[in-house]
Amino acid sequence: MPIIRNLGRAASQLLQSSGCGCGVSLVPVRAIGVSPRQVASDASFHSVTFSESDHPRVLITGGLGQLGVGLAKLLRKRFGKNNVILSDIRKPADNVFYSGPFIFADILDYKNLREIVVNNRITWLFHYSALLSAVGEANVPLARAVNITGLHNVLDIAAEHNLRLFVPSTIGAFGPTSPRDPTPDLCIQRPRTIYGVSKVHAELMGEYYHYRYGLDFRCLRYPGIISADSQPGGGTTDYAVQIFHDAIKSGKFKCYLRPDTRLPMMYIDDCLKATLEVMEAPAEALTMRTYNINAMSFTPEDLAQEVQKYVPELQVTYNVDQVKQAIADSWPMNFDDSNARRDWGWKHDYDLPELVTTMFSYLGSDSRIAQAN
Ligand SMILES: NC(=O)C1=CN([C@@H]2O[C@H](COP(=O)(O)OP(=O)(O)OC[C@H]3O[C@@H](n4cnc5c(N)ncnc54)[C@H](O)[C@@H]3O)[C@@H](O)[C@H]2O)C=CC1
Ligand SMILES: CC(=O)[C@H](N)C(=O)O
Repeated sequence: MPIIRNLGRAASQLLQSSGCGCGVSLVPVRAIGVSPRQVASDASFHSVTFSESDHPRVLITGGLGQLGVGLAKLLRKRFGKNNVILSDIRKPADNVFYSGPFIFADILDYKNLREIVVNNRITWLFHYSALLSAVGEANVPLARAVNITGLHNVLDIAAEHNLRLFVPSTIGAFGPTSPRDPTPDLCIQRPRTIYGVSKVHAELMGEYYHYRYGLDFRCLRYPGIISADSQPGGGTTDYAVQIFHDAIKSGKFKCYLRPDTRLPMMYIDDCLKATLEVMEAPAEALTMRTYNINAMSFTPEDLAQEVQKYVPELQVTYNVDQVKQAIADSWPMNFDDSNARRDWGWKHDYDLPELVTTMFSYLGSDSRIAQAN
């Protein structure tokens, strides 16, 4: 297939080019009973010996989505394979299951979650479970349960067991009355989606638990994240991943947003790097507990033009989805992340050209492998 051959060549050419710091006063404790349920006793990670002062013991919730597997890979490189437990309510693919500890964890099951934290001596928790913007609008009761009730469970367990807690927020935590170009850290936040409302709630609850109970809560507002080896889970920014797959597969892409819809975006490696960096930042460096992070900002038209440098035959048509368009029109066009850059040295590596080169380098070689088999 000529498209794929060109991709590999073009891509390789372009490629050359702790401390909490806050005394815990009172911890919100729910009715605590003895939990009879045990984590599988033959799980390999129970037998691991490690020095607690060396490495955190990490749990990732909602880890089988677009971002969790990549995060686990990064954290395992840093802290050791067996110190990072991936969890979700879905069944992991073989390669994920055999790459390190995996466990079932439903964040709506408070006792089960607490038991996992205790039995595995968890010290850091990355809370990734969520329903994203588009799927959240399609099922508001479930989004409310997972994104709000689930968060309450996680917050209480984190406070009770003195965990360092990371909860991602999003550009979706802003709304039509927020300044959109650029959007600063502190401004009006009146989102119009259940996803956005739940994320503002998460930011405020996490900060409240920090000041009230000394919880070491850390939060980054992510832009739309673009990745090659994982699929997005039902957001408004998903088009920016799909265009690469469709360009390679069929040379045709139908976009559900208007060509001029500008949104902040980021390559997954930058997103995960920022997540680790903010978790490792000394508490005294953090003047805030919730930071915007930014890398690039583009429209579907900008992205299509960049993709067409690799796939000149790509045909892009627009068939606007009113729900997703209304969401995108209420979100930031550009993100001001100067506080993150100042406080803990945030710096992105990927702008639009590097992002597109990297995506095609990854997907192009993948397609060639698939073809050869
Ligand atoms: N991917 C993106 O562009 C962005 C993501 N974020 C945030 O980052 C986090 C991770 O995002 P993605 O990986 O893209 O999400 P995703 O939608 O791909 O994955 C979410 C995961 O949560 C799991 N989940 C659902 N209900 C659950 C429950 N009751 N208990 C445990 N797990 C449950 C799902 O099975 C799924 O694997 C989310 O909190 C999201 O809001 C923020 C901004 C941008
Ligand atoms: C930006 C996000 O939070 C997510 N990708 C979505 O589009 O819902």
